[in-house]
Amino acid sequence: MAENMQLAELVGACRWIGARVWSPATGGNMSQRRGARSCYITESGLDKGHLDADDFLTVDIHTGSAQPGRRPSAETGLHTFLYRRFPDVGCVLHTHSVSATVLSLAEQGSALRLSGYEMQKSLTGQTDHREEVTIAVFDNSQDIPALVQRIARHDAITPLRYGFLTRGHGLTCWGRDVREARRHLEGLEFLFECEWRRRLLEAR
Ligand SMILES: CSCCC(=O)C(=O)COP(=O)(O)O
Ligand SMILES: [Zn+2]
Repeated sequence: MAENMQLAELVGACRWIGARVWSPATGGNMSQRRGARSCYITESGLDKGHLDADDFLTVDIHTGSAQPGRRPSAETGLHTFLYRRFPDVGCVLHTHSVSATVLSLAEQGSALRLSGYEMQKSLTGQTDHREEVTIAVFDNSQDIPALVQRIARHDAITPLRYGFLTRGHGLTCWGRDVREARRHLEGLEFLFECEWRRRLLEAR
């Protein structure tokens, strides 16, 4: 299959993310698994809401190497970690929404605990609003290899599920394919928005 055709779903997801203002300016990065060893990922520094298939490059998920002359996302290491860690993950979406940014700063603990929302069921495997969905929150860092190490250490004790937040930065979430990653992103964004509004009301 031509690369452009394989990427059409991911390009569509990037435009949908851009239209919702979840990746303002040049924020965010998006990727899709490409076979056992590599993934497609967005080139660094572009407006992710206005991409076409040529704006993605191929990166080896084990070595991080990309095509010469191209600059993969500065946060490629987070994507490649997830593809190595979860063999069934087929798509990773990283966004900078207002809700994810504000809530990750307001939450001073190491996890956001969501409970009581029917929309928790937008996340694969969640069947009851009374259960708790836990989204890990990591302090932000410009040192991506160090951030990946911290995330990997946390995951070894408390396995990650659906996504994680980086404080004051944004959400990284995933799914088996683009469709599931989109559903998780939309579900989590809805939950984040409800949660910060609830906290705001309760603080009054
Ligand atoms: C204003 S965007 C700051 C960098 C960032 O957090 C991001 O998601 C985009 O980085 P990339 O290298 O993937 O363009
Ligand atoms: Zn980012």
